[in-house]
Amino acid sequence: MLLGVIADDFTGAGDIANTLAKGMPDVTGQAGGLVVAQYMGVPDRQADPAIEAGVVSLKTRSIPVDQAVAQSLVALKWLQAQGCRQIVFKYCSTFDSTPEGNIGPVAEALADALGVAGVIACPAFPTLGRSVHQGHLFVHDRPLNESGMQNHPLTPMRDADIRRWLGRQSKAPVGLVPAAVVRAGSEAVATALRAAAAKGETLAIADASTDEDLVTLGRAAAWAPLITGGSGIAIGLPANFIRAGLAAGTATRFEGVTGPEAILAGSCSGATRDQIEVHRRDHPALAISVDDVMNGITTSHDLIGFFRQNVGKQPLAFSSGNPHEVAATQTRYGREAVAGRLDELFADTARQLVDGGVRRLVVAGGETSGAVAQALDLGDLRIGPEIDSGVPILISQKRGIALALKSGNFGRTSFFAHALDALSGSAFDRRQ
Ligand SMILES: Nc1ncnc2c1ncn2[C@@H]1O[C@H](COP(=O)(O)OP(=O)(O)O)[C@@H](O)[C@H]1O
Ligand SMILES: O=C(O)[C@@H](O)C(=O)COP(=O)(O)O
Repeated sequence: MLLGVIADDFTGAGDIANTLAKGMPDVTGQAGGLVVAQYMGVPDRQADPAIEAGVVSLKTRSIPVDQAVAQSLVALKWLQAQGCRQIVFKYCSTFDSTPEGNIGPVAEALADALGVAGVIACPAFPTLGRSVHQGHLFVHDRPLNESGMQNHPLTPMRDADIRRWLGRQSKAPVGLVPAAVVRAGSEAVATALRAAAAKGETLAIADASTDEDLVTLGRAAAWAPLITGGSGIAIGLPANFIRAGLAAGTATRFEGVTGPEAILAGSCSGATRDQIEVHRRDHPALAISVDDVMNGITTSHDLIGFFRQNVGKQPLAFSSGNPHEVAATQTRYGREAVAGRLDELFADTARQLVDGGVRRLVVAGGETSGAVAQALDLGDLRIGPEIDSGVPILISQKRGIALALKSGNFGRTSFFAHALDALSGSAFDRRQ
């Protein structure tokens, strides 16, 4: 294995696995991507030697800092044992974190373990409108704290100055590689990162607003032991390995999976709520009352009944609420208690669905997807074609199922129906 990724949630893991598998021939001039596997947690076995990039999916974005650090270091050890020359710490393109962490503490712990400083931190994902200017993160034309992310149920983002935000989470000062340096090319970036390290800056926010900027950063960090960022930071990385003759693109085919289907949504993000509204117009949809879940009135048994009655009709069960509803529910029961009970509900439901024959499963929400995937004993996942930007088809050969794990804010408005069609799709061609 050449490249190892430690991802702080499961949808984010799929997002970067997709980027690595796809490669970016148009901007790198180098065809193809890497042969990628996504692992559910840290595997207890050696990786298949054919795998060039391994993505370890953790669920560390919203857990206590010390646990996030400890789990990330275990993942690092495993990836090093597989021979990885480069490690990417993948976090959210909207920098989802609290003032305490977990991005800063995990990134600094990985940097300490690898003995490096002047490490790139860049969440930019231009395809989906996430760009970094002078250390400030924008979502399209809005600063992060006005993008809707200020209302996130677990990690409300109330400061667009991510250099300052990361500084609150970090022991060392945080540096900046501004756009002017990035535009000057990869040598200039490498020089700036060396200067950051010399100043004692373990991490340095790098500006990026185009894929070309990300390729420049990827070139600058070609042989860096550690890089951190959103999936965009991986755009230029496959080309480094292919150019050096260490990896070669290989074609794989995805034949599609047929059989019963289900859609579960626990994301309260704007895009997911729009997708729910569109889907429920002409498909069966079950709105889960969080009060009923918290009071033991609604259980997985009710959800299973709903899905059984609606096989073949693309049924959707969702807990998602608007910011006002989320705030009211959290005030009544507590943020962690609600998230924990909903995670449990979705995980139990998914386990029974797959045991009962569901073969195509779509899940919306990073935490929700993490809970579901951990419950399913999926084995290693192979990466199929991209359904929508940042969301690949994931194939579990062990369970004979295909999944779409959708980040809250990703996907077209008709995503749910589109994803189920893609999972059952006719053959796709992909270089992997
Ligand atoms: N109606 C609701 N009220 C409060 N919290 C909710 C509600 N529905 C879902 N949640 C919780 O909100 C969180 C959404 O996070 P996540 O699944 O990561 O979605 P996203 O990808 O949009 O961030 C989860 O912890 C989920 O359990
Ligand atoms: O980087 C991104 O935006 C995604 O890969 C991601 O991590 C999204 O997280 P969720 O919105 O919690 O799914």
